[in-house]
Amino acid sequence: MATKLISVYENTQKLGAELAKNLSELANDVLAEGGNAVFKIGLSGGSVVSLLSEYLAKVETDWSKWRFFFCDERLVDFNDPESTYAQYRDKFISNLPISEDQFIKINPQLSVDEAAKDYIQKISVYFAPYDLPRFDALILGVGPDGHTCSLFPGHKLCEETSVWVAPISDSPKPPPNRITFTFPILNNARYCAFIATGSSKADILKRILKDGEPLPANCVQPINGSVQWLLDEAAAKLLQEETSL
Ligand SMILES: O=C1O[C@H](COP(=O)(O)O)[C@@H](O)[C@H](O)[C@H]1O
Repeated sequence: MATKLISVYENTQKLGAELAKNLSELANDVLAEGGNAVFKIGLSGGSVVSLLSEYLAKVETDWSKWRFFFCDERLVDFNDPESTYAQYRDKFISNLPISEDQFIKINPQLSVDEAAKDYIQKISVYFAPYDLPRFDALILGVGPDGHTCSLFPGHKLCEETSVWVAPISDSPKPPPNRITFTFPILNNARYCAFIATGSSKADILKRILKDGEPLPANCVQPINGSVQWLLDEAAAKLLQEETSL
């Protein structure tokens, strides 16, 4: 059963500081195992990129042992501004003592089907053979329709259970061609952090967290892990019984 926590912060500075603290504690815990241990974190695109780039820069950790994966990625060239990797390269890598090699990237030259298969192979190297990957942390966003990763409401990929990473060629949000983690891998993670800031997220957060609508973001419930919703006050304004931190 997933542990679910909703945390509301006065502003994005406090939210960012808390996220950075949580991730550094988790990473340092994983890395304390020694040997070849690496901290495996899945990233999302969209609005979380800037927040992570600003606040993770303050984390004290052995950065050389972090490995960055993509919870979803748009199948476009790395020079295209729609590329999530490109956004991390330009905002995040340039701000932290890390290198491009620490990012496990898709191959945007492949077809969308091949890119998903190729990404499964690339991920597999970091986990025990045949096991469903268990990420240490996943950073997730939520769209105004309740999508997370590239799992959109009503789309057949929400029912996918046989592959960890799936292709999608009809994404309702452009660009249409993407690859995405599916629920089996999301729900096998140790810690999932949803980040939502600003009043434009208020309606969808009410539908998800107050009304309990079965939208994709609400289906992230790690079997043996935790999910934390980190919200600022503007995003949480339609929720009741929230705790301001
Ligand atoms: O297209 C995407 O959208 C979601 C939500 O993005 P946001 O800008 O509304 O926060 C994001 O989590 C996902 O990674 C991305 O591909």
